Amino acid sequence: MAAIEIRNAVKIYQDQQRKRDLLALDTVNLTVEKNDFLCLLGPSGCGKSTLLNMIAGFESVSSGEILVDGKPVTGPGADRGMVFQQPTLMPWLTVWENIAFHLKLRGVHKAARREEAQLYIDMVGLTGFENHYPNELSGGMASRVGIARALLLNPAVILMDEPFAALDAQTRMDMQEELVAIWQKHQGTVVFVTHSVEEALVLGTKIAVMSCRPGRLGELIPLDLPYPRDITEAAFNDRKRHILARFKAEADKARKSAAA
Ligand SMILES: Nc1ncnc2c1ncn2[C@@H]1O[C@H](COP(=O)(O)OP(=O)(O)OP(=O)(O)O)[C@@H](O)[C@H]1O
Repeated sequence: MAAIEIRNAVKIYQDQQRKRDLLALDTVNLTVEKNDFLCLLGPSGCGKSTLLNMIAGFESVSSGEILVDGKPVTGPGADRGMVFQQPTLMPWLTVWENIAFHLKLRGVHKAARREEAQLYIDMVGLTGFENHYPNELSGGMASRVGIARALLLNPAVILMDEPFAALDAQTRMDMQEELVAIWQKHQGTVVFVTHSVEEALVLGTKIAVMSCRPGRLGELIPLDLPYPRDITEAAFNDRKRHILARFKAEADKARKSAAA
C-alpha cells in the first residue's frame, strides 16, 4: 500500500480581501510510496505549502481526497510529523525538553522522556547541547531540534516545509547531508517542500515539479543517483539541466501571471 495517495485534490481559498475564491490547487494526483523521499519543487505561490498542510491535516481539501496509509486524512495525527522553516521552540524549555515535549503531554515520566530524547539528540548531532536553551542555539542547531522533535514521535511520514531555507549555504549543505543519513538510518517516508532545484536533487528519490498557480503536478521525476550526491558529477548536472528547464518555464509563467 502507498504511504500517501492524493486523488483529485482541489483547494479553493476564500480571498476575504478581494471577496473572491482563489483556486490554489487544481486536481492534484500523486502517489508517494513507502520510504520515498519526495521533493515537492515549484515556484513561489504555486501551492507547495498548501499541499503539505493538506497531507498534515492542517488544511482541508475542497474536493478530492488524501489517504495516508490507506486512511482518509481528516485532521492532524501522530502518523505524520511536521518540520517547519522556523522550528518554533519553546524558549523556556531546554533542548531535550523541547524534543520530548509530546511525551510529557502523554504523561510519560521524566526519566523515560530524558532517555528517549537522548536517542534523537544523538541522531541529529546535538550531543552535549541537551541542556541548552533555544536562545543559545545557532539556526542549524534549532533546525536539528525541530527534526529530532518530529522523529521522536516515530511517524510513518515526515512532512518538511523548507526547513533549511533560513540557513547559510554551508550549514544548509551540512544539514542536507545529515538529513539523508538520518532518513537512511531511520527509514520512513519524507515529503520535502523546496524551491531550490539543487536541494531537491541532493535529497530526493523523486522530484515532483509543480506548475504555477493554480498548482498542478507535472512530471514526477525519479532520481537514481547514489547518496551522498556529488553536485559536480556529470550525471547530477544532466538531471539538473532537465529539472531547471521545467522549473524555469513554471517560474516564468508564475511571474507573468503575477504581473497580469
Ligand atoms: N489561508 C489562505 N487564504 C487565502 N489564500 C491563501 C491562504 N494560504 C495560501 N493562500 C494562497 O494560495 C496560494 C498558494 O500558497 P502556498 O503558500 O501554498 O504556496 P507556496 O508554493 O508554498 O509558496 P512559497 O514558496 O512562496 O512559500 C498563494 O496564492 C497564496 O496566496
